[in-house]
Amino acid sequence: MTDSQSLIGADERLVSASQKAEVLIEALPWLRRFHGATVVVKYGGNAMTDDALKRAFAQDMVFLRIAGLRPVVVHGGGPQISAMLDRLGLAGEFKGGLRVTTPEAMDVVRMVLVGQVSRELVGLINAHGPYAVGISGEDAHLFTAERKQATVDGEPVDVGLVGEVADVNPDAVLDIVNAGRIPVVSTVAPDVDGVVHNVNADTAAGALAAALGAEKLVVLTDVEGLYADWPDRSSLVDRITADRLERMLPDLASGMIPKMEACLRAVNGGVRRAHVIDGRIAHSVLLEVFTSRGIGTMVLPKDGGE
Ligand SMILES: Nc1ncnc2c1ncn2[C@@H]1O[C@H](COP(=O)(O)OP(=O)(O)O)[C@@H](O)[C@H]1O
Ligand SMILES: CC(=O)N[C@@H](CCC(=O)OP(=O)(O)O)C(=O)O
Repeated sequence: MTDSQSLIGADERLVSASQKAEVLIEALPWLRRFHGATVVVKYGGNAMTDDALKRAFAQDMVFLRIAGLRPVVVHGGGPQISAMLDRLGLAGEFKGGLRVTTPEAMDVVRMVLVGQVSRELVGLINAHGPYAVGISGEDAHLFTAERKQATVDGEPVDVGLVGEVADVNPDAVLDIVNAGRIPVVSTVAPDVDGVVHNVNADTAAGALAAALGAEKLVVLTDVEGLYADWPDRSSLVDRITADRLERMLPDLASGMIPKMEACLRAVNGGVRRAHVIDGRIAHSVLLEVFTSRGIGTMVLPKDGGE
């Protein structure tokens, strides 16, 4: 190696070191601002397909916790439920974005969400230390469901054991958070008679974020965020107020409807910011929380919040 080559190498190392330092310093105001803040993170089944991404997600939850935030994970698992229904020869069907849930399908939904997806996420987080505790909407009255109908072409349609969140008792989640641990919530929920219902995970995350008075709701999915003119990729919305989003809601296509309704429920219920971000990017949660530009779509309260 010549002297000039080793000098160039040294220059590059210096530039790279100072870029790394800049990234850390950019995080400083956000670390300060969000210290002690509760952040509800909804991890959608479509963003869970890759093992490396799942491990990165688990690292992010531990990062938030060690950085002094209070992360609460609400997981989905739609594709995983569909795969298991197929394996069992039970045909699945969606109406108005909701899974038609027969009593047999409900057994599978519960088995996959509580027994498979939750266990896997809990295990990935706990590879870093004794942090994650799995909990379902059935535990300690966390969620009480009310039967929900789908809307197809403006008409109500019966979709079986599908629930809306009628009530949230967040005490058990708070017990886990206050013990310094990370709750991992599965969204099956009993109605007042104890009949278990299938609750869309976006819906449950929005309701829980509001009940906890969370600082943020972050919804991970498999697109960059909300597109005003889906599927035109140049129409990504970077921020939107609740009143504008309410006006947009009737024109949205099915996957985005529960997500945007969840964001609205959260910000209308006192959550300061709700975000839909791209779960296909490794460490997307850290990029959202700890960088100045953030990523994806940010939903603000009607008045724009402070
Ligand atoms: N306006 C829109 N902006 C972004 N995505 C949209 C929009 N309308 C419909 N979608 C669809 O919503 C999907 C995300 O919802 P969904 O498939 O339920 O994901 P998840 O499993 O993460 O909950 C996207 O992949 C996209 O196909
Ligand atoms: C009623 C209803 O549709 N429930 C969803 C629950 C899982 C979920 O919401 O998972 P994602 O977040 O991965 O979509 C379902 O059965 O697929």
